[in-house]
Order: sequence, then structure tokens, then C-alpha cells
Amino acid sequence: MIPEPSTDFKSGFVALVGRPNVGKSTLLNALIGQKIAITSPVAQTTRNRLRGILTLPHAQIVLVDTPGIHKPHHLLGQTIVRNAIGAISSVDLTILMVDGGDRMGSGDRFVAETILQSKAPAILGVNKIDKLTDGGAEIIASYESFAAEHGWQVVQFSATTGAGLAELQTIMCDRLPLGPYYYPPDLVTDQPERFIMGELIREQVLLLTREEVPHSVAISIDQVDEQPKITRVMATLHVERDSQKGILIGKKGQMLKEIGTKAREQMQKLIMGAVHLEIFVKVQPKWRSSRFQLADLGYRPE
Ligand SMILES: Nc1nc2c(ncn2[C@@H]2O[C@H](COP(=O)(O)OP(=O)(O)OP(=O)(O)O)[C@@H](O)[C@H]2O)c(=O)[nH]1
Repeated sequence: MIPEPSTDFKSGFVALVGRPNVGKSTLLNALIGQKIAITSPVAQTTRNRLRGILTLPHAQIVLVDTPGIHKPHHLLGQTIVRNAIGAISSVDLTILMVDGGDRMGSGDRFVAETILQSKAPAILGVNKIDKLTDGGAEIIASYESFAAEHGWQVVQFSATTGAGLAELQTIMCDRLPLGPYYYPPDLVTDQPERFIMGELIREQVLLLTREEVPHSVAISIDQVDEQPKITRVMATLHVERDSQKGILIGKKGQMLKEIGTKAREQMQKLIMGAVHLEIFVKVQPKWRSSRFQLADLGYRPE
């Protein structure tokens, strides 16, 4: 399953790190060429560390998508941020990702400090260059001067249009050591399909509900039954309060129906087959602050 690498084969781990919403998950999907990480305009979409595997003829790049680093407000946030920081210490290269549509802010500086403290090799990835307008040159110049101070290379790209991604890929390969295949060449992620199915439901919750609701939801995939013509999936949305349950179900069940229909469409693309999806909603008070419940729902210190 795992081939013998040629003597000049390069491989290693590259962490995508940055404040929430800079486009880390979008970049991961664009590089892999397949949707394995969910994305949304809501900050703090990513909760778990997810690996995307990009196998090229001469290299294997294992991309580690990390949750946005932010100031945590509860145990879930603390666990998420600790895991993201932990990822930096164990990779061959870190890409500090920033949003090229904005100047460097305090959130970016906080992440940069964390990387500098770890002394890990890093580059500065300026994403969303498609958003650059008149003031663009000035913004890029400010990123370049920050990077120059620390001896970091700057790469500009757009994860949504694909501009600059070939150059980014070349730079990553250049920076990796000679090494083995860490994963079989046809594998695109280290996470099981079940995990991605749960994420596809969470993505719809993020896109369709507002304010605290998306952040108060955890998804468990309770059963996946693969039958010859259809795969039956049973899932539960865990929320903290009755009011959140009401919002997720919606008037006459409209909201839950919409979440289910859209998540099912995405799941069908994932498994390339028909899916029947049933979703339940369960109130589990304060799950985000309970160590036991967090672990049960898949949020463990890594
Ligand atoms: N214009 C533009 N938008 C982008 C680009 N890359 C990502 N986005 C958008 O930025 C938003 C956030 O993208 P994500 O990939 O979810 O960001 P993230 O950094 O993974 O966010 P967290 O999971 O919160 O850490 C989404 O609405 C994306 O569509 C880009 O190159 N250009």
C-alpha cells in the first residue's frame, strides 16, 4: 500500500496557523483538490486538528489545518487553542496565514509571537489577494517588512481563485526534508468519513443559524449503515439549552429540514452515493464546559 520512495523524495508536515477566518480550511481544500475541511464566514469554524494529505510525484505534504488561535472563553476554546499551538511544535514548516484584505492586526501578532517562541521554521502566507484593491501595495509592504524582520519568506495567494497556489506548493516542497511516504498515496485525509460527515452537518448549522447557536452545537454521528443502494446515517445535534433546540428545529421543523437536506447533498458528494440522513436534537446542558462531555464529543487535548 505504501510505496518505497525514490532517493530524492521529500515529505513532511506543514501546519496552517492563523487567527480565525483567514482561510486556513479553504486553503487546505484548494491544495488537496477536495472538500475535506468545512468552511464558513463565521469565525472559529474549525474545532479539531485535521490533516490533509497532498501526494505529488516527488513529494508528500501533510497539511495540518488548525483551529483559529483566539482568546478562549471556555474549556472548549482552551482545548482548541492549546491543540493549535501544540501543532506548531511538531511540524517541519509553519505557514502563518493572514488575510491580505486587512493590515496585520493584534490577533495576527499574537499568533506570530507564538510561532516565534516555538522557534519553528515558518513562512508568511498572505491569503485573499483577490480582495486587494488600491491600498493593496501598502498592505503587502507592511507584511513584507514584518516577515523580513524575522527572516521569513512571504507568499501571496488566493485560496478561492487559486492564484499563487502553484508557487506556494513549490515553496513547501523546497522546505521539506527528504523522507518517506507517511500515508498511502491515494489517501487525502487522516480523518474517517464519519468525522467529515459530522463536520458537514456542523457546516450547515454555521451557515444557517446565528449568534451563539452555531458555537453551542456539537454533532455526533450515532450510526452509519451502508446498504447496497443507500447509506443510512443517524446523527444528533447536542445543544446547551432548550431555546437553542427550538431554533435548530425551527417553525414546523423547517430549520432542521434545511440543515438535513443541505448536509445530505454534501455527504452524497463525499461518499459518491445516496444518503438517507436522520438528525435528532438533544439538550445537554453546559457540554462546552464539561471535560467529560467534551471528550465524549471528540474534543480531547491532542
Ligand atoms: N475573498 C476571499 N475569501 C476567502 C479566501 N479564502 C477564504 N475565504 C473566505 O474566508 C472565510 C473563512 O474561511 P475559512 O477557510 O473557514 O477560514 P479559517 O481560517 O479556516 O477559519 P477558522 O476555522 O475560524 O479558523 C470563508 O467565507 C471563505 O470563503 C480567499 O482567498 N479570498
